[in-house]
Amino acid sequence: MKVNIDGETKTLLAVWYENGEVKLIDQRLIPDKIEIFTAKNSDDIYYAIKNMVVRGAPAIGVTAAYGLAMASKNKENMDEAVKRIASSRPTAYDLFKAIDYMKNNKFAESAARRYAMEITARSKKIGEYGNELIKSGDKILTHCNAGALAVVDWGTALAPMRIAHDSGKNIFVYVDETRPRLQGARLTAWELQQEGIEHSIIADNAAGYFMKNKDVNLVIVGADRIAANGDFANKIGTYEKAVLARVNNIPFYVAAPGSTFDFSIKSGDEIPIEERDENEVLIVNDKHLGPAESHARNPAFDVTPHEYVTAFITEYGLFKPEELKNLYSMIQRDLFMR
Ligand SMILES: CSC[C@H]1O[C@H](OP(=O)(O)O)[C@H](O)[C@@H]1O
Repeated sequence: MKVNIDGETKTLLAVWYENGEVKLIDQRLIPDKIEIFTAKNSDDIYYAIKNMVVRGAPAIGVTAAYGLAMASKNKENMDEAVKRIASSRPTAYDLFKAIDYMKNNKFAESAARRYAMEITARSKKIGEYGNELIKSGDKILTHCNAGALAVVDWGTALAPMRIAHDSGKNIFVYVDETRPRLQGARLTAWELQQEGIEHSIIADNAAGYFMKNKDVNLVIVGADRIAANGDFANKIGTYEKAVLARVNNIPFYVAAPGSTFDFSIKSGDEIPIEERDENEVLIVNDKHLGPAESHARNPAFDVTPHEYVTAFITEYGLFKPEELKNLYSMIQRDLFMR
């Protein structure tokens, strides 16, 4: 992704592998500053994923792939390295897909590079297919960050918007701020600003207002894990956006690569939902919200039933929930996905 840093345009990736170390844009600091976090072992990789230095399902997978290649090169105990990285976050399926890929390819550096390249190329395909759904003048609502920062480059939900904009379509994006970690206000708004794509940050509670006022033409979100029937987990607050879109007859699309589909589970009931530290909800700008004695609940994801999904945008094309069997056969024939 093209990034303007102190007046200089640089090309940056969310994660890369350099001189046997894993480099990550520290997403906790965006938009205030761009700093690179360097991971030198599997403990650093665990820390980076757990603490959301890097976040977003495909980016977590690529980080795990590079991290395991690095661990193997450093002659770490690989059973322990795999276990440690696999325990970092439970919901994003790409993490486990990447670990299996690296196990099947002897934790080779070349395999990690191929994994990253495949994920990046596939996210661009998602953009190309998703662009076909966007007309000039469309106003699009998105939730959380499913941009280049959540992948390596391009993104999933943001990839169609990038390609539509680059092809000259006039689009506008409503960006849900996405409490509590504000991936929308901080990361998606920053990516769109870097790309020159018009947008407005809105409170999470305002999405229904704009949908009811017929000010949203379509919704595109990312995903962290998609079950065989099309139920999917995504950032907390996605479910209510899907319900609001249905009530207001607005198309609701889910953009995700094949690596996010978990065909081993029948429905969303089987998706593990990460519950994060309550202080992510309670503390804002180092200030405790509400009474000191109050506690908080902090589920990081929710599950949206497949009935609310118009279609999935993948690197294989568009699929309605009832067509996922066709996607499954295409993925089974895809050597990269084996
Ligand atoms: C392209 S996957 C992005 C996906 O991941 C985010 O969760 P988190 O920021 O906690 O890793 C969110 O669910 C996004 O839709």
